[in-house]
Amino acid sequence: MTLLPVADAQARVLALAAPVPPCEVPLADALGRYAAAPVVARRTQPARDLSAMDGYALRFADLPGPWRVIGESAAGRPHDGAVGAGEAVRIFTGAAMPPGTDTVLVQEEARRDGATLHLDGEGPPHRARNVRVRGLDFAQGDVLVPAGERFTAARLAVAATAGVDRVAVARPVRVAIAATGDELAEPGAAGPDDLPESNRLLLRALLAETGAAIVDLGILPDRMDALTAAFAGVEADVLVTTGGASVGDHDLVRPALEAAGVALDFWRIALRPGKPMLAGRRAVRPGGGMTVVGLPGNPVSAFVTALLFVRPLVAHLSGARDPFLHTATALLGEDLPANGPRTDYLRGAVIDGRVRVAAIQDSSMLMTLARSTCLVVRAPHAPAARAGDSAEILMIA
Ligand SMILES: Nc1nc2c(c(=O)[nH]1)N[C@H]1C(S)=C(S)[C@@H](COP(=O)(O)OP(=O)(O)OC[C@H]3O[C@@H](n4cnc5c(N)ncnc54)[C@H](O)[C@@H]3O)O[C@H]1N2
Ligand code: MOO
Repeated sequence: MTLLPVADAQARVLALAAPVPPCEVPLADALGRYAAAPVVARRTQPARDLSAMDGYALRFADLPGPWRVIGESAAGRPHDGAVGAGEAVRIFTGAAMPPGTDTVLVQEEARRDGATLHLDGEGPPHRARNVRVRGLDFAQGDVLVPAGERFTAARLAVAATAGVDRVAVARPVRVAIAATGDELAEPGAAGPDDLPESNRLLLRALLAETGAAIVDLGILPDRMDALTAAFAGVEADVLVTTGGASVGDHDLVRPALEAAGVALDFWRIALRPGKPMLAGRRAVRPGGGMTVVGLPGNPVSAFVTALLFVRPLVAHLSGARDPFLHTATALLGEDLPANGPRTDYLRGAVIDGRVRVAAIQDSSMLMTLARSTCLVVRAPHAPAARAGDSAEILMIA
């Protein structure tokens, strides 16, 4: 059986749905979300020439002085009036350059003798030294955050500096999450033979920064009627299930989704871990509908498929221009064998600039995931690699 390549599966998942409509939010609520419209500067920054240092504002042409100090300019309290030849103004970081001045002499290279100022050092080497000229950072009308880019801490600060207090972002994407499996119980209530359920928390944590609104469907049993009823009743943009996606007698998620009206787009992909993943869509009304992603139950498989498919899908629905993670390169710290037919994501860590992978890669082992800082990506049929070769990695911590 030829399995669907990962990149094709990723493209098909995104093609299942279009971004949700935008809304306006205060800047403080936009972290991690995507600009639905470009953020445009309402002001120029800095609005006028400012000093970058504590010292004296003067004319470069007057060097090497001496000067007569005629006043002071502090941040928020500028000096009144123009400054003439041979004159200087005491100035502080962030204060407006008085008209007529063009350069700042730092106080470490100056000596005051009453109102007289002397050069005491090399002095500024060129005009405009220690001056932040008007518009150095950005100008009114500049696009500060293009549509589709994510609001990071730095971008929020830039928007605030530009006088913007509300921005357009997609409304929160509603993501319903269900774990399936008769062996599962809530962590605090698990008996000796139960397995504490962890995939819902894993998914919730991976989606936390996207601003998604989580609809928790809890733990569903391995029963057709219960699964079908739960899936048919979901109101969300995305339904994510974990477990029951494989071929065992109790793997009922796929038939239950179909019974609940979900049209499957694909099932099983060329990915390790994560082969039994599925995706589909339930159309409820024109323009509406729900995208469904069924993840394997093994916790590491759920993590990898969530990283490669679920988070990018939620980012896409939230208006992201480029929703996928990008790989970096690192040098291998050890030899790796040739890969099989599936793209392999190996848990590893970059130590002293070299990436090392965990010896056992069983997809049930959460501790190896918790210890890892990256996944080493091995293409299908990649030949054996040697220590020192470069490898593609995805940073995960
Ligand atoms: N004969 C075959 N058997 C299996 C195949 C196959 O192709 N042929 N594929 C294997 C692969 S690969 C995977 S991955 C697993 C995935 O199977 P399911 O998606 O049906 O997952 P489950 O059987 O429900 O669970 C697998 C494993 O993970 C534990 N689990 C499930 N959900 C959770 C949860 N929410 N929190 C914590 N742990 C969970 C579950 O107890 C099982 O141990 O199938 C292989 N089999
Ligand atoms: O592909 Mo399964 O997801 O290895 O363990």
